[in-house]
Amino acid sequence: MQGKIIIFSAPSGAGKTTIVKHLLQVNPSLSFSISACTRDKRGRSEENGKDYYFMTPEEFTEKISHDEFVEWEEVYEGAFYGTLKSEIERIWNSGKHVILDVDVKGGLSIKHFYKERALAIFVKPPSIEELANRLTARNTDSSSSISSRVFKAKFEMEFEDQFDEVIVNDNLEKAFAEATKLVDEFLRSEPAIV
Ligand SMILES: Nc1ncnc2c1ncn2[C@@H]1O[C@H](COP(=O)(O)OP(=O)(O)OP(=O)(O)O)[C@@H](O)[C@H]1O
Ligand SMILES: Nc1nc2c(ncn2[C@@H]2O[C@H](COP(=O)(O)O)[C@@H](O)[C@H]2O)c(=O)[nH]1
Repeated sequence: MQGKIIIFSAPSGAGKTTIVKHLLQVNPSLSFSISACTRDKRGRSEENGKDYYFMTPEEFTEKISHDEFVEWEEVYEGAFYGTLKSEIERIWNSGKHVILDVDVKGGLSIKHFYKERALAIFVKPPSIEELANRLTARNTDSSSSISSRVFKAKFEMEFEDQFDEVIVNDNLEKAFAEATKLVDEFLRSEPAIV
């Protein structure tokens, strides 16, 4: 089997993590690509090697210099996130397809890198107001972090046309159904010649 890669990108708070977690539950052929990042762990709710590979900025920079990332971005000021080539290979070598959620620029970079082997899905919030409400209700970020995520979202919404597919996440059950259908169809399609 040739492994494929499913990319979910969206402004923060649009619901990509929620959709990806659902897909991982219903489709055992998928495995989540754990990103590297330099932000602090969120208390006891996050684990190194499960949610992220948490790194110092020095460790992250060293990996950049050794060309170990498919892509990396300074997603928020001072917080670097990146997709490791070794992580993608680890999953493909285990016989599974990769699924990941990354920011909008990162998602387009991964699509560009893996081309036909990748499906890039943009998750669109019903509105910027609803996005801000969801981030506030999630209660994981400070008000200044929420403000910068909402500010960035307005810019990121301009990139939806560059993705293979767009899912409007106004209703979670509908979004789950659309995502499941798109992913199943893509995984069933002829393997790309690379
Ligand atoms: N359709 C929906 N209606 C209402 N709430 C939703 C919906 N989809 C997701 N949520 C909620 O909105 C919040 C943000 O969702 P989620 O964490 O999945 O977003 P995200 O795009 O992954 O954000 P980030 O990029 O910051 O990780 C969560 O609390 C989630 O439960
Ligand atoms: N470009 C990349 N973006 C990534 C990667 N891993 C996660 N992310 C995105 O960062 C933000 C913030 O996440 P949070 O856990 O601090 O809330 C979110 O939009 C993620 O999708 C990556 O490897 N590359």
